[in-house]
Amino acid sequence: MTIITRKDFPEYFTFGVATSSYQIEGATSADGRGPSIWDTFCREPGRISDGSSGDVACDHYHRWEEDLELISSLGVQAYRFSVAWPRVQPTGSGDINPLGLDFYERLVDGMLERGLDPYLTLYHWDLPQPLQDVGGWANRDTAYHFAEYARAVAERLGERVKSYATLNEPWCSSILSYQIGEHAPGLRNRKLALAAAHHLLLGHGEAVKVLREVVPGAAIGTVLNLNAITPATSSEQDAAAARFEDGAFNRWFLDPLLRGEYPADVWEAYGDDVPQVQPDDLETIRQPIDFLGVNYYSRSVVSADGQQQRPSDSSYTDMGWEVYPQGLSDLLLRLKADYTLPPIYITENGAAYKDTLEGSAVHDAERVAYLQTHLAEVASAVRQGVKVNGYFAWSLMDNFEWAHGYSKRFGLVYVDYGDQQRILKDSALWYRGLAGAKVPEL
Ligand SMILES: N#[N+]C[C@@H]1[C@@H](O)[C@H](O)[C@@H](O)[C@@H]2O[C@H]12
Repeated sequence: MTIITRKDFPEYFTFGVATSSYQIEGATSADGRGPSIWDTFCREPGRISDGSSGDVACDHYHRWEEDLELISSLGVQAYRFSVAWPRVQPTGSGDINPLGLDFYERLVDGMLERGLDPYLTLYHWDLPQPLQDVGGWANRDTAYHFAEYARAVAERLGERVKSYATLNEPWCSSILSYQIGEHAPGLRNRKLALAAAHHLLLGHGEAVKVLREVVPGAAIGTVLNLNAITPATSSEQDAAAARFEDGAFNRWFLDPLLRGEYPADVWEAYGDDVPQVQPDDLETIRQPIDFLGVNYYSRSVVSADGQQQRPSDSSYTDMGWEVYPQGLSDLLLRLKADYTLPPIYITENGAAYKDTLEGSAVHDAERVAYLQTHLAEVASAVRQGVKVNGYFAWSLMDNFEWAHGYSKRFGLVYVDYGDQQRILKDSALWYRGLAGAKVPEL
């Protein structure tokens, strides 16, 4: 395994850690916060593997100062966090809740006081439930409500926030949530899912226009979960299956955002389920962005029979995902080859493993190896000319892992949910050695 050091990355490269509001904040009824679709989803029997919810999570809403000290101790330059829409606008439209904005203002100012650059995500899945009551993202109006919510956040926080990402992983907020049904609101309707995907993209475009007006000096972009997709064999059938999976998972979002068009091959395959697109929609969606956030975890090995292949010579994380670092450089080089790109940030990369507390230590060697090998691939892609400006480890700390509840630990920091103690894992110590290293004189 190649040993990487700070010298393997450009001087301007940003190292950070990432979280999201519903996964860490808790306090789901505090200070005027309204219900989100995840509060509802968690109460539906069988939806969450351990029957838990984000009601308490990591109690970050009350422990935010301790957590900012923790982040600062890791030597990182930036913190990627998300704003809970239902804290700011409890019904998703109309009245703004000043107490909700007060919390994020305290948080942002606390970051700045500690020399941390705030990287804000406006939407990381916690849609106000009243909007879902009238269709959620399948309702075009939600796109416009989202832009007004973006306005409220940007008007309060301004350019203290260095970077505004509109969405996190719209594929999850639409296909996984409205078609596959594993995430809130847990529907299983492809037509609704494709409408949701379109309105998420439209909301992104509308929000970019608002942010350009309110915070012209901030960096504005969005975050996609992208896979490296490989055919299981060299057969034409498997190659065709891989091309379609790439179209449905990657290009369905990349092409509208970066080219102002949907991929024709997949559009045709979707038949009558395709979304209603109004004449100016794609021009709105393809607003120029200052960065593209890429969340990468693993690759997909695709065969014509639709079965996900699991190469026997690979290792797998606790999520059952293949550890495939090369997929990250393959993906980045593919993006560079196929698209006119803004600078990229790896906005999420990390792994869940079964961590065990040994005294006050967690020796998570597998996670160190995962981070080390994936960061080596980022460095390789940078050497090959891909403009990657930063990397955010997922996640700062163990947290509510959506439908898996608290059964999956992704954190660099172990959370004892019994007493909310935070304990740095070996991976946090390793990451500090890299992220906190003095930038070499070039
Ligand atoms: N699962 N998993 C881990 C991780 C999830 O915890 C994040 O909230 C998402 O943005 C993305 O799916 C990745």
